[in-house]
Amino acid sequence: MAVIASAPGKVLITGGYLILERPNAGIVLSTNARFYAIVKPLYDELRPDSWAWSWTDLKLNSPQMGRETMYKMSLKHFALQCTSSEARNPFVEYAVQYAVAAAYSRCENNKKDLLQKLLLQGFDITILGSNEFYSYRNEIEARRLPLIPESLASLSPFSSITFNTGVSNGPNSKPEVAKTGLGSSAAMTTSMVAALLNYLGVVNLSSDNGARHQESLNVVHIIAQTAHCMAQGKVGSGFDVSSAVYGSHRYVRFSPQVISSAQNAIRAMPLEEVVADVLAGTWDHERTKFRLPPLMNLLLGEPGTGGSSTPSMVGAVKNWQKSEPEKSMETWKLLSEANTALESQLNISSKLADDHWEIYKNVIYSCSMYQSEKWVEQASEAISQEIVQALFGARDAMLNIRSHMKLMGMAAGIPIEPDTQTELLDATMNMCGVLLAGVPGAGGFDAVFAVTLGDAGNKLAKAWSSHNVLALLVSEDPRGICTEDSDPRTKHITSGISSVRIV
Ligand SMILES: Nc1ncnc2c1ncn2[C@@H]1O[C@H](COP(=O)(O)OP(=O)(O)OP(=O)(O)O)[C@@H](O)[C@H]1O
Ligand SMILES: C[C@@](O)(CCOP(=O)(O)O)CC(=O)O
Repeated sequence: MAVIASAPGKVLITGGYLILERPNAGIVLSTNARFYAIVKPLYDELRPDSWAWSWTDLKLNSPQMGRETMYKMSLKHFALQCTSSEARNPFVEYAVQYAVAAAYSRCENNKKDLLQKLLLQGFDITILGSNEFYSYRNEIEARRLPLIPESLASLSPFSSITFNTGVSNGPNSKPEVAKTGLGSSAAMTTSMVAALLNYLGVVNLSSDNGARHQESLNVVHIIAQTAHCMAQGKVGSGFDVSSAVYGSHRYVRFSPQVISSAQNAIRAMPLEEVVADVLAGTWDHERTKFRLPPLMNLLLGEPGTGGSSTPSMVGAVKNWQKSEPEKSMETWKLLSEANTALESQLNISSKLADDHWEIYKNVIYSCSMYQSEKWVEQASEAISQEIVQALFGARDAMLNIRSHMKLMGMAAGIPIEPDTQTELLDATMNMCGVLLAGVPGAGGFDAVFAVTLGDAGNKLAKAWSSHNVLALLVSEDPRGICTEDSDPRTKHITSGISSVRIV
């Protein structure tokens, strides 16, 4: 029986860099872009001599990369040996090793034979990422299609991925694949771990029991987070894995030492024990409920192609912190205040929507038709004035965030908000019904984001097109991990076309 799990991509709207240090928080929105992992047995029947095997087979299909990779996996220490000539995929490899080790470490004695049988049947794994994770500007331009979301919708689902040419190291380097910045590696690792743990009976993601479901999510989170850090060779803040598991929220990072047994003892300690250790560790990350206020929509626009490589940008900011401790501390303090201000203004808007829905709805729709300078005129009495005030509060906070992020980039010698993005974001924030706009996460040349009011997203997509910016088919979707009933490729072909809706 195949198990199919999916996990969403993310947009970090506040907290880039700061979120790397506790107790700074970041707001992460999960999106409709999803990564799918399909896990099934490679062999239906066990061969008669299989009881004596100490290894199993694993086939990894990544159709979008045109790769089919064969591995042998030791059932003693879970080492993977690649037996085909395809490029290796560390995210997938760590996800498999950690998930299988977790299955061993959690398996009750009376179920060990069943687990062994499942493992000996081998794994046939397929991974698929929604088109939204990847940049298709080159294809759209080559096909002479207009730079509008409808052109993206005309691509077949799970299209082939473009590889960046001239990939190098350094702060301005490009990543391996042309990406939009939605966190494909975190969503991929999380969907793989979720599907594998469910397949191996470690978790039950379909459970109706709330507490059991939550416990399953927590186990997936710990294994996916550890595997992702090991594959990346660094311990990031983890907001991307956290949102892939739990959906949109306000996030404060885990203390990095919780995965130290995985980092230090990988050779000395059996993987089963490493996994048991991280599962039993004190995971002190914080998750607080957060969603965009009603009638506010997330929109992403791709101004160029290829994206930026986050790890090298993080390295440059860390070097700057070391070389200019006082100045960097001051910038971080101002940034942290601005991040908190944006969060609280958005929470005030949500509360006003809850308490005064009719007035809120009218004000938001009225403002959606005008540039911000005309918003004050849309508010005649006290509550509507409060609503407009919260909108301005959010805008001002975003302008502060942008200016400090830009200065931080200049000081660290990296393009966090490069001038081309500044021009685009200023123009975007001056358009009708645009609440705010910024560079998500680490910034750079990934897609930019905007939050629009009411139906203003449609107009913004058209305006972006005339600025040579491609609006993506991405919106906020607060859901985290899900199990799926069927292979996403068999879903009706028109589902892509119906998703042209922007807001
Ligand atoms: N469809 C896929 N099949 C196989 N591997 C993939 C697929 N999509 C992404 N990957 C792997 O994930 C890597 C991308 O990870 P990376 O951390 O650079 O980007 P990202 O997670 O999208 O980053 P960001 O958070 O900045 O968006 C690729 O280099 C590739 O190894
Ligand atoms: C710079 C950083 O804070 C955010 C990176 O975000 P993104 O991958 O660019 O969305 C790094 C991290 O949180 O791990």
